[in-house]
This record gives sequence, C-alpha cells and structure tokens, in this order.
Amino acid sequence: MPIDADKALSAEPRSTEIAWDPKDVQLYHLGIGAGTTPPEWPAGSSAATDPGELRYTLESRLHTLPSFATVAGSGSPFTQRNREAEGGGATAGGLSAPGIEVDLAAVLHGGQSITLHRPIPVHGTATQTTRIAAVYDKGKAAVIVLRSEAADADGPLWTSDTRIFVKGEGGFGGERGPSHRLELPDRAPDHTLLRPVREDQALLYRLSGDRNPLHADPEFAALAGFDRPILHGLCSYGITLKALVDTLLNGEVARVRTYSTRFAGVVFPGETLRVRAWRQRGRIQAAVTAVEREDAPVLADTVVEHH
Ligand SMILES: CCCCCCC[C@@H](O)CC(=O)SCCNC(=O)CCNC(=O)[C@H](O)C(C)(C)COP(=O)(O)OP(=O)(O)OC[C@H]1O[C@@H](n2cnc3c(N)ncnc32)[C@H](O)[C@@H]1OP(=O)(O)O
Repeated sequence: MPIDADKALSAEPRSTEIAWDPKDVQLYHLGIGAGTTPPEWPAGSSAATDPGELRYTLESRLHTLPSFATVAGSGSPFTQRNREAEGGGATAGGLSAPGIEVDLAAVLHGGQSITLHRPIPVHGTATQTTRIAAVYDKGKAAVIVLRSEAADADGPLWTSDTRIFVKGEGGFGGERGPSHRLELPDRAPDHTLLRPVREDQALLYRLSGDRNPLHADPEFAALAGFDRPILHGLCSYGITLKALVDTLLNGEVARVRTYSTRFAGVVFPGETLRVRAWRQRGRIQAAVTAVEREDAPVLADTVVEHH
C-alpha cells in the first residue's frame, strides 16, 4: 500500500507507560557484549572481573549505558503485525500505523539519535510519547522518522529519533528530505578499537525487545534478500557507544549528552567491528567498519557529544 504522508504526520502521538529494572539493563548490556574482554586489553586481564566492566553486569554497581533508551520502551506508533502467530508464516509480517502499511521484509533501520536529558536510572518507570515526525520520499525508498520522548516524575529523560528505511516504498510524491553526510577528519584516528561480535549476539540482543525475524530466522532473512540473519542495527550502535565510553570517557556513562549515527551497511554475527574514533572539543566522531569484509561501512555520521 502506498504511504500516505499527510495522514501519517497528522496522526495523534501515542503514549505508553514503560518500566525497567536492573535485570533489563544487565540483559541489554550483555546483548551488546558486556563481560567480554576487549582485544586491546593487556594479556591476563578479564572483563568478567574488571571493576569498570562490573558496572555493566553486577547489580550492586550497575549503571545504565545511555543507548538503553532505544530498548527501554515500545512506545512506537507502529503495530508490528505478527502473521506468523496468525498462521501466515514468516513471509507476511508488517509494520502498520495511520497512513503507513509496509512489509517487514522491506524495513531496515536507517539511523538513530538520542539526546539524554539526564542519566537513565537502573530502575525506572516513564511515559514515552512517540509520533511520526517526518516521512521522506527517496524515490526507490521511503524514510520514516519516529520521534520519542520519555519523561518520569522528575521530568524529561530522553528524546530519540529512529529513522526507518523502507525499500521499494518511495514514489508517493513526498519531500526528499535531507541528505547530509559528515566528512571524517583529515588525520589519523586517535583510537582504533576492535570489537568481535559473537555468533549468537543477535539471539541474545533480541531478548531486549526487538524480535524482528530478520535477525534470527534464516528463511525470513532470505526473503529480505540476505544470505543469513543480520545483526540489529541498534546492537552495533550499543557496542560502539560502549567502546567509546569505556575508552574515551573513562567509563563514565553520565557524560554522554547525545549520540547519533547512520546505519551505512549490514553486520553479520561473528564478524569484527573496527571502531575508529577522533577526539574533538566536547565531542567524539567515529566510523565503524566490518573487518572481514574489507572494512565495509557499518556506522557512518557517528557523533557522541559529551560533558
Ligand atoms: C517499530 C520500530 C521499527 C524499527 C525498525 C528497525 C527494525 C530493526 O530490527 C531492523 C534492523 O536493525 S536492520 C539492520 C540495521 N540496518 C542496516 O543494516 C542498514 C544498513 N544500510 C544499508 O544497507 C544501506 O545504507 C541502505 C539500504 C539503508 C541505503 O543504501 P542505498 O539503497 O544504496 O541508498 P543510497 O542510494 O545510498 O541513498 C538513497 C537515498 O536514501 C538516503 N539514505 C541512504 N542511506 C540512508 C540511511 N541509512 N538512513 C536514511 N536515509 C538514507 C540517501 O541520503 C539518499 O537520499 P538523497 O539522494 O536524498 O541523499
């Protein structure tokens, strides 16, 4: 069904009550590789017992990596139809919202940004309000921008923008939207970090909420045009933020003000991410590539602004 941008943009925002506890935070951290010893650490050191790393895994010392905001709630205006449960097979899932009815196999995560208004507590309840903020017509594809705002009794917690790239759904006559690309600094990176992605990373990550079969079911992945399931974009997003916070911000999660990226290429579980990072005044710019595929782009236009 063609996208009706006017209808989508004028739809009422949807509010949901969300809640999380330390177990959700720990599971999310494990889903993005916490507890795994990074290759650049000195021989003999172990992430399973390192005091800094235990802040991601042990409830008595727990802090929350800000990218947890992307899994803390499910306040999307989309209803994810699960036709598998209705006996329709993995072929027929979709995303529906007023003015939007798209096939799940055509959906890729295009980009993500979050703004933290204050640190995310390890235990919380909040109201998350989500609306469709923009719908762009890229000719061969549509880009849908979801804006979510979460607040608790003490005020705003975070604002996030999710950009969804829908293959084959362009041509509905909408605005083309922005096409900004961020150049990399013209100098060697200040840090280069390798982050191996476990073979079962997507299977673990999906337990934090995104059960899209694209990341787990080989038959569905084939329908979407992939040889095998691909990693969640938000898993690469979390792995990268953790690497940057641990290495450049002394593990201090509360220093992150904003974090944004564009998903420039897929990752297959079992591959290694190469994270290159440049320190700038009050910000870090990064680029992420897949080592085993000649450094094919994974994350582009990636910036962390920090205190
Ligand atoms: C309910 C909540 C729903 C949440 C949805 C998410 C659910 C998740 O489970 C799904 C996932 O995690 S999928 C995995 C993560 N994402 C990916 O792996 C995508 C990787 N990127 C690609 O494959 C290509 O860059 C690709 C395919 C994205 C684009 O490549 P091309 O087709 O070659 O595009 P190109 O010709 O370069 O550009 C065409 C126009 O599109 C714009 N554009 C490109 N990449 C974009 C991106 N990532 N996000 C937004 N816009 C993008 C370009 O700017 C261009 O437009 P213009 O000509 O106006 O500049």
